[in-house]
Amino acid sequence: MSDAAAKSVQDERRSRLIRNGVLAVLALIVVLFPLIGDASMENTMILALIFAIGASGLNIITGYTGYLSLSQGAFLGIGAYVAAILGRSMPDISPFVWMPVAGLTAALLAMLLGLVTYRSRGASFVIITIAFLFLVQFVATQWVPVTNGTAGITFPLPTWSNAVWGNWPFHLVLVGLLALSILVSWWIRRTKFGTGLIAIREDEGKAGSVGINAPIYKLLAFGLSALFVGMAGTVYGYYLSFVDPIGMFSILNSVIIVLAIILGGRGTLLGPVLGAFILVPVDAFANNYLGGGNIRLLVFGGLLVLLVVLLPKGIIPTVQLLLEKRRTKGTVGLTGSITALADRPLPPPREKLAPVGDTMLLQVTGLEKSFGALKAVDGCTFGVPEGSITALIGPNGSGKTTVFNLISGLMTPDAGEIVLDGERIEGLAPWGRAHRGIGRTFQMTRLFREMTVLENVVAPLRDFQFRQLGLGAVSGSEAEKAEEFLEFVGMQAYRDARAGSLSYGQQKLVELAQILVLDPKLIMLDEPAGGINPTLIERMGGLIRELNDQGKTFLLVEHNMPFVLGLCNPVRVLARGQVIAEGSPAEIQKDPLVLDAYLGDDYMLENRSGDGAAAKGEGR
Ligand SMILES: Nc1ncnc2c1ncn2[C@@H]1O[C@H](COP(=O)(O)OP(=O)(O)OP(=O)(O)O)[C@@H](O)[C@H]1O
Repeated sequence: MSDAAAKSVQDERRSRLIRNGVLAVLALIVVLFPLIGDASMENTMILALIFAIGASGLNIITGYTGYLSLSQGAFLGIGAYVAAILGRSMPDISPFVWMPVAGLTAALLAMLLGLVTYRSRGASFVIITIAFLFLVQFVATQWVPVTNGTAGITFPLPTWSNAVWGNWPFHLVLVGLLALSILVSWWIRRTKFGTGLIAIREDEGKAGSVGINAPIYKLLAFGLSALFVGMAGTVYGYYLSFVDPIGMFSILNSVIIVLAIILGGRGTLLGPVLGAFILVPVDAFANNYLGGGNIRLLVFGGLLVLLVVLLPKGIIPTVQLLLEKRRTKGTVGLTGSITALADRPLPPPREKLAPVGDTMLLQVTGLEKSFGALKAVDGCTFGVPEGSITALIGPNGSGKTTVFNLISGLMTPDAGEIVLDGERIEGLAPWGRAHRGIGRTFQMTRLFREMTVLENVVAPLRDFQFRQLGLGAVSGSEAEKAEEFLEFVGMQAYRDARAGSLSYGQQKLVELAQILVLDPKLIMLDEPAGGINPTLIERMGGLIRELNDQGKTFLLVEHNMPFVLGLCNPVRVLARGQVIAEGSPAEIQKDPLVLDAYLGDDYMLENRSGDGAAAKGEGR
């Protein structure tokens, strides 16, 4: 190890030690806080713990999964109500006993909300979560026989001596819940479950296409995000000794929790907790010294605006970035490094293209897709022979990408059949098709930008099993394969780089490695040579040839004619959503229909070397 590298490892170890030391001291202060003996500060600490549990839970669905929810306050209230209702009929039992029931009820209702909002995202999702909060408040107000309506329910008095124990039991139970909640978040982030959630946040469509079963992931995330806040709700109600619909389902509770996440740092482990520990004292201050009521709304509204403008990433990510900059003094990164592909010899060009077999790995029949009045795909029928590199070419707007989307499941066909290896797949979800052997790349690369290159390549899943959720994110045979495929595409040196920091060409290579992890039967590449330099185009062709020699079947959409004609056989030509010609490159180049519909002037320009038989006008 060089001196510089050894120093960097030492620096990193030292800063980790300092960070852990600071965290241990802060944790100790929180645990022993009631020793301070100030009732008002103790009260603020208890509320801070409750909101920190809420924020840490919400971080799973908002920070990791990317769904901004304003219903977290509802689950706090639901937890309080469950304990209050059960406690009313069994007053001799300590309300603490109801915590697991409250947590599970909140988790189940959160999953129900997840089910209802399955297809919504962005603003519509936020609105539904607000509606859910008001709906729960409405039920609590109207369902009088159970909830006692607006009159609320009183909790039994604590069973311990207040003079001796004070608020210690509340405090310690909440500290335990917060510790559990942080532990679960930490565990999630290290598992395939966590990687799947982040993939959904980054690009849900893409996540499906690499085999991630988004609905199940999201349902579990919804459930887990409400579990601990539901339990904390019981403590909240017991601590306040009273629940009513107005106080328990105030939207301000949800707003504080969301703000805590934004302030501390979305998707970080401790950011939401830090945010809650800052905001709750601010709220207490606004309440005690600024007159409370609407002033609180002003304070939080103003804070939100300031945060978005000044600290869009939140405190922890901003501090991390500053520390990283200071530590590395801008010397980190691989900018300008070439991919290791440059050192590898190119496989020899093929003297003649491989002959086409009779067995079709993929058969598309009568595929149709309309967008309003536009029929983008209109009775498209073609096959991809097993072991071939088949090209799908056609003028801009002829429907190639739409056909790709229909085959990979990102769009549902209006009519038609798609058969992969003897099985009809047009009714399957994208992840189902990925599990059956379809791997695709996108015209504009769609890597998970906030993940590292390695995390991107291990994210794909070849099947779905519940036990796989708990496995380490970068572990098992996928991790080994990922390293192997990164080596194959020459991107091993970039394994720890953030995918969003790569050049476009590099992203294309990583996207290829990513789908190879699926061990697909059919590899579909949308413009693999588009937008990259000529050397990389040659290398990309080499990689495709190498994989094809190993038995992989390809379907390519590509505009670069020399690339297509030198690599692919057969070629299918699409125009106005229909296949108008099929055959070997030599046949296609002579087909008058094709020359008329597509090749024309472009082909003349791209085929300057003159080795093709086609020329504009030939066959007309
Ligand atoms: N989501 C969509 N909504 C509405 N129209 C769409 C949508 N996707 C594609 N289209 C339209 O369908 C037609 C076919 O588009 P598609 O992207 O499949 O063509 P393409 O052959 O891949 O084009 P290019 O070579 O330029 O990528 C175009 O007219 C396009 O505008």
